[in-house]
Amino acid sequence: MASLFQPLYAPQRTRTPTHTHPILLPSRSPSSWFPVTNRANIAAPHNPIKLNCFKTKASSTSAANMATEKQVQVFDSEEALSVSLAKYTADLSQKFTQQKASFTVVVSGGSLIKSLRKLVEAPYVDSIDWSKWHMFWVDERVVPKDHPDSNYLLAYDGFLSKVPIPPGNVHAINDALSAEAAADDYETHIKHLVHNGIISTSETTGIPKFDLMLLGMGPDGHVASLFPGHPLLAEKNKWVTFIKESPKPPPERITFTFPVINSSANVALVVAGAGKAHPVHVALGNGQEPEPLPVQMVAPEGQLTWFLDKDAASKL
Ligand SMILES: O=C1O[C@H](COP(=O)(O)O)[C@@H](O)[C@H](O)[C@H]1O
Repeated sequence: MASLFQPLYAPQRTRTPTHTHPILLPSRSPSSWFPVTNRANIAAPHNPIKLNCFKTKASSTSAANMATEKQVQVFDSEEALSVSLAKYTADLSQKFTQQKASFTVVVSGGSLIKSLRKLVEAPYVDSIDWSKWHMFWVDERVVPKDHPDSNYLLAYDGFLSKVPIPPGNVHAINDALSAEAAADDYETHIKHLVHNGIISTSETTGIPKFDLMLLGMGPDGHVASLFPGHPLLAEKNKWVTFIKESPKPPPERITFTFPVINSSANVALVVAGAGKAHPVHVALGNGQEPEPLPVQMVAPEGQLTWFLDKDAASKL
């Protein structure tokens, strides 16, 4: 089975990790941090203040996750967001790689990959024990891996080609199968990695518990390939499923389901640009939609951290 998940391109071996222990990273605070359930406490994005975060009941449909710890950070620019996202990811990598043999990281496609650019630059890139990283995709389009719509290709070009993650630790979705078969195949592969102890599981549900999910959000409030109003939002049993009529092209995709997303130890929602201000307003402010947006259903067992630039936060 393992050969099915080999990346199309082997990442270049241009760099050997120089540190398997932490180095001192530059400290840089986001422009503002604020708790999100009390609008009176929301600071203007430009104020360089940091307020305490707190545990709050998220607006999730997940019964399991009654107390997602949620934190919202707003940055003056996408550049500042990218620096903070690199530090956040490097810190989690350090924490998990000190504790266990693997650090399981799930990425989305879209603009998230560009926002990860600082992680593959000094000083972060050299602080990370890449040999323990295992990479997964929260969703993938059913296209060949060298197709411009491929989330794998996007991640390869912007991230994987720049870091020495072992090729066997890159768990791409099989592009030789139909959408339905690829979803089953990926779920089977994940079960295998759970069995081998690479992926942890939730103590309460037994569902895979990834260490970190790095998610983007579409202007319609979709996350992964889970779109507003779609029946897949209610999927409770499958870990990986498929869609053949995605409202955003290409139409055929496979995606993790909310039970898996919401079992995560850490989820970062990374959102930049004024075009996404409305769903951010709905999720974190007083904005209204007739039905909960997919992004509002993200409520992990662990910690949820929003990384917003000031344009995405402009309606808060
Ligand atoms: O189609 C997709 O869109 C979302 C959002 O993309 P963005 O470019 O607006 O950030 C992405 O998170 C998802 O993985 C992708 O398949």
